[in-house]
Order: sequence, then C-alpha cells, then structure tokens
Amino acid sequence: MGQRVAVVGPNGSGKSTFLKLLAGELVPTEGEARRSHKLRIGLYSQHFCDSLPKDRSAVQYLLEKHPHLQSKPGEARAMLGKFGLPKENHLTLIDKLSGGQKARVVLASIALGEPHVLLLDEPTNNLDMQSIDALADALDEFAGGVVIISHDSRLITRLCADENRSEVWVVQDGMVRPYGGSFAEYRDDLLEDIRKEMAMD
Ligand SMILES: Nc1ncnc2c1ncn2[C@@H]1O[C@H](COP(=O)(O)OP(=O)(O)OP(=O)(O)O)[C@@H](O)[C@H]1O
Repeated sequence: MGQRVAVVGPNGSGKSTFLKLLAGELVPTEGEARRSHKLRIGLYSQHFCDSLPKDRSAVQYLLEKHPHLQSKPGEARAMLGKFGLPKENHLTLIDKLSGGQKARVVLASIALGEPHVLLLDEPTNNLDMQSIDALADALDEFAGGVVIISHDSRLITRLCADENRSEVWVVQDGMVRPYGGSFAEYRDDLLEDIRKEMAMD
C-alpha cells in the first residue's frame, strides 16, 4: 500500500508551491525536480474547481478530458456517483453546480486518470462532513501514494492512521524537512508551543 504524507507548516510557507513542484506544474528556479515519465500524478487544488468549463455538464467534461471513455459514459457517471455527485446533476451545466459539487467533479476526473500518486491541496474546502467522509473512504481504498495539505486534522488523522506508512513533512524557511514523528505528535508539539507563547504574554 502507498505511503501517506501530511505536508504541514505555517501559512504562506510554501506548501502549495511544494506540491506544484512535485506535480511539475512549476519548475524550480534553482536545483532540479526529477520524476519518472511513467509516473501518473493526480493533483487536486481549488484552482482546478475554479477553472472547470462553465458551459459543459460534468459528464461532457469528463468525456472530453478522458476520450477513452467516449463509448462508455456509464463509467464517468459511476465515478461521479462514487464521489457523491447526485445523478440529477450529472447533466447540469457546471456553472450551476455548488463549490462542493465542482470539487466532486474534479476528484472524479482525477480518479479516472488512475494516478499512482495523489497530491491534494486543501481538498476539504467547500466539502460538507458527508463529502469529507466520502473522500476519506475513497482515499482508504486508494492503493497509491497520497501527499496532502489540509487544515482538517480529522481527515489527516484518519488518512495517516497507519504509522508504518505515514510521514509528516514540515515546510518552513524555504525547506522541506521530515518531522520524524506522527501527525498526532506534531499537533501536540504545536499546541505545546502555543501554550508556552500564551504563558509568556
Ligand atoms: N521556496 C520558495 N521559493 C520561491 N517562492 C516561494 C517559495 N515558497 C513559497 N514561495 C512563495 O510564497 C507564497 C506562498 O506560498 P504558498 O501558497 O505555496 O504557501 P502555503 O504554505 O501553501 O500557504 P497557505 O498555507 O496560506 O495556503 C507564494 O507566492 C509562493 O510563490
């Protein structure tokens, strides 16, 4: 089963930038990024929800994005269903969908690309509790690697429940460093730092 990595760090420290470098969306200004040509990476971020075509339905969008499904639209619909987009919204113009529904279209599209590694940048924004649980279920089933940035500690705790295949990477001061402990330990450390700071004030 794939590794799970929680990318953490202060606001604006460069977590999203790091994910974009991993995905090849950005090229490094110094040094180099190397990845296998055979590696399929699925990147999720709010940006993809905002740039969905407004004048297409979810099914049209998926069929255009994944031409091998042209003859089997049922597979695209099944994936939309799996990510919780109600049937009656499959043929609605994307422009009419809510933020959470657009997120489900993007997640379904990423899953149809059968990635080896998933890079998720704040995937729970716009999702209600039920959809977050559906996402967590889908991630449980996913055998590839997952690298996630999320302020939803419940999702990270669930995703990184198996400590043998989970890591925490801290982005700070232009560097990415392994934390060397579990996510729960990282969170306790942060809380302890906050307590100390408050005691000093
Ligand atoms: N190592 C770096 N080199 C150059 N620019 C960087 C680097 N790290 C971050 N930046 C710049 O800093 C800004 C904030 O970075 P980014 O959005 O990646 O941070 P973040 O940790 O994801 O923030 P947030 O937690 O607020 O979402 C961006 O404009 C980005 O281009």
